Amino acid sequence: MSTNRKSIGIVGARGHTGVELIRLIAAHPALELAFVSSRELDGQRVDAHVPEYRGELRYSSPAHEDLPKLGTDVVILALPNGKAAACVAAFDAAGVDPLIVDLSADYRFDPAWYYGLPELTREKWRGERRISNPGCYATAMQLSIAPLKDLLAAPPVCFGVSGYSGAGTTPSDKNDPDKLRDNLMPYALTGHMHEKEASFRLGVPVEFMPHVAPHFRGLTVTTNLYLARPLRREEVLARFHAAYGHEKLVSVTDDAPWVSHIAHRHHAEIGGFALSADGKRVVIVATLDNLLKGAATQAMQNINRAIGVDECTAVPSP
Ligand SMILES: NC(=O)C1=CN([C@@H]2O[C@H](COP(=O)(O)OP(=O)(O)OC[C@H]3O[C@@H](n4cnc5c(N)ncnc54)[C@H](OP(=O)(O)O)[C@@H]3O)[C@@H](O)[C@H]2O)C=CC1
Ligand SMILES: CC(=O)N[C@@H](CCC(=O)OP(=O)(O)O)C(=O)O
Repeated sequence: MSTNRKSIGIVGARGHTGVELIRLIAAHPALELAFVSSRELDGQRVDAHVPEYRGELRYSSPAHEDLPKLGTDVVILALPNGKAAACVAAFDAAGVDPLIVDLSADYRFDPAWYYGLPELTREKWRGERRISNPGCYATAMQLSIAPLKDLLAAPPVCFGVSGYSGAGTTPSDKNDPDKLRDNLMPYALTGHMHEKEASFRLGVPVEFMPHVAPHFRGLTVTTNLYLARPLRREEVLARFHAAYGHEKLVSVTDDAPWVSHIAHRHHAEIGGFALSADGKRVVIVATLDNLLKGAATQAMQNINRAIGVDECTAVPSP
């Protein structure tokens, strides 16, 4: 392994987000993939599953307590919710302190972990070596609401529709193509984790109603916001351009974005900005690829920042 690159490992690399992370790391000039764990693919060549990876690495299945012995500079946890703590505890017990980025919801409310939604929180990073990556819908909701947060007259109401890759690979109704065919499946209509996450992180209550649809990847969040005073459309747009005009991975569009255009792309799109006649209600539409800006790309932004390279290193341009 060349010494000028940081070594990186992925725990839970068989999953949808793990595959995207392998692709991003394979093209990264400052990172070298050192291990990828999967119990199911243990022993198989990585390039047989992710052709973008060129190298000899094979999946492995280390026990949690053996992860610190692998000695990587960076560890990404891409496990289902509730599984990260055992890995984190293994590093703590061994006194080994790599940069850890957790994709699950497990540390999103933990003040000891930096919450990495770069466009909204990058100024708050204080060199933490533990980074909690935001949820996919929670990213879209926060990006949609933050520029108008000071003007809210009521909790924003967010209608979300995700492709079924959002439900991971463990079989369930929400990732069963037969049950999803010609269907739109509502779930967790109050109290979804991302409702709590967006409310907690924005500091205002947010109401969220998720649905899963028959497409594979990409999500839409349509947000209804009641405003405390009337705004003109140009004023709303000016706020979004001021917030995101300089951002490579957030595009502000005039029209409402379509989810079919965002699959496989690394940025979020925010548009629509439909105002009611009295100017006190605005509807905003955000799309992003749940596996990219909603997960792997956002993790890469966070890792890049933490290892001291440009935040968009190895992230293809929108
Ligand atoms: N999918 C999405 O759109 C998004 C997902 N996330 C979060 O990212 C994380 C990963 O998601 P995703 O890639 O979709 O998940 P998947 O279900 O697709 O993959 C999970 C991975 O974890 C491994 N795994 C499963 N159960 C266990 C276990 N009990 N112990 C150890 N390893 C296990 C699986 O491999 P194996 O069984 O072979 O070991 C697999 O590699 C989740 O926490 C999810 O909530 C965040 C944002 C968006
Ligand atoms: C369609 C679907 O099921 N989507 C997932 C969100 C995926 C995600 O961001 O997950 P975490 O917050 O768990 O990391 C869900 O609603 O739970």
